[in-house]
Amino acid sequence: MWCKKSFIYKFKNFFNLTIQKKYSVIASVLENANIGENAEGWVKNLRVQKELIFADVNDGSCAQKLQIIIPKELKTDALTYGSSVHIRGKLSKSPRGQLELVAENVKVLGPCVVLDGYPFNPRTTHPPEYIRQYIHLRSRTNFLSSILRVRSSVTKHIHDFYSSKKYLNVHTPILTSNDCEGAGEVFKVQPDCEDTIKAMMQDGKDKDTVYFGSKTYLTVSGQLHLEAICRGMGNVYTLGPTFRAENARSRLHLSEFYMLEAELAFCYSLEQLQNHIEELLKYIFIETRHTNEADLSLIDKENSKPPAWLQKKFATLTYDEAQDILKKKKVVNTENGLNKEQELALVDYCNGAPVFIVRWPKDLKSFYMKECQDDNTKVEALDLLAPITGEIVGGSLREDDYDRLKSKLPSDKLNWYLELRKFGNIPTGGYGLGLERLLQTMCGITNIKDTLPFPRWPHNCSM
Ligand SMILES: NC(=O)C[C@H](N)C(=O)O
Repeated sequence: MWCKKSFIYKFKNFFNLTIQKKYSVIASVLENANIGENAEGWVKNLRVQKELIFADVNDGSCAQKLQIIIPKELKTDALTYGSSVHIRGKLSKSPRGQLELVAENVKVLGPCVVLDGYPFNPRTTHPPEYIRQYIHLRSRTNFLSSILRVRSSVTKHIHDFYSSKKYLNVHTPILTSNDCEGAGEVFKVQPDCEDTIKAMMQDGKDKDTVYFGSKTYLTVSGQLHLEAICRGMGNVYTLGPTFRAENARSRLHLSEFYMLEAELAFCYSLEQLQNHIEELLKYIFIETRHTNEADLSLIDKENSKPPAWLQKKFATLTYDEAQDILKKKKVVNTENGLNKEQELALVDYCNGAPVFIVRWPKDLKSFYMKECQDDNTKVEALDLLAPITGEIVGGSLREDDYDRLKSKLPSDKLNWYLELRKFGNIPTGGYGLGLERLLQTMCGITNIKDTLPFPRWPHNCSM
């Protein structure tokens, strides 16, 4: 008996073993490993017995490890936990039906001298805050590698979702002269090259504007650019880095994060926008459970079951209703809007399920949001609140009345944005979804700094 070619192909990339022969193996075993005679990867665990050594090797492509049986005579001192290895051997089935590789040759490619300061060991479950101290070595841990695999899959599912709906994927600029949200939390960009500055200063510019002719920032949102494309080509989305110069070091803030933003053409109601966001979120959750089940459980055992809310429709509360609920629950706030405690209290009120908060007071939201027709103190805005993070999505219908938008425009520099309403304008609505917060909610990750390989936050950008 031997495996069908298509079957081998399907699992080829699960584990980086070279396929040289066809073996009779059980399907459930093959699901987590490829077949072959050569294994390359890192030793995740080593158990030395009288005659044999058992090494669990992982190559980073999946959560599962391949057990390697090493006859004692092949052991070298360099073969330790954490070392990288190339092993040649014969695949066989263990008495428990698991695929394992019986080594014939063991080559240690990169020794790992544990006593020389290697911070991880296989007998300890290191807490995330400990692992975070070793940003450059974090990908050696099961915890972070599972998260990075989930992140990679989520990105793929996002693109699949929009692609199936024929949305155009565009790259909005990172350098921009607008502060879309108007909150002033921007990073300024200037050249740091004496020759360029000297040459360009002769034009009589100041340092801030010498290069582009106007103050330039790292983008806080691609929305305004997306709106420009949407008004010429229909549905669009972008997934890219965004930057916020907030002095925030909380478990929910980063100076650089990835935001998924979409703009829906011919969007006439907030409900239309809400249905689309709900469909997107459920799609990503369900697909990721299929592709990364083992990773999700490894990150947090609680993830072994899908969240009950995946089967239900998300609740919707108006901002005023939400305030009434919070008053009754005595979760009050001295500032305007909702603080984190209140957001999470509202999720709790909805039995731990995501909930839309709609129809926000105009003065709490940005200039581009459409006024509610029946109440000009409110705008057609939504926040989606989710477990663990609170706000995960922010969106709105866009103001499409030229004069009203003109009266609210924060700066002449946005005249181009106003002009979009002049030529073949259409009603649109859009949203931004924080990728890292989505991962927090999906995986049960308390600290946002554990959702990406190289987090940036105040005083932390040293590599
Ligand atoms: N595209 C969006 O609607 C996101 C919004 N500009 C924000 O940054 O929250």
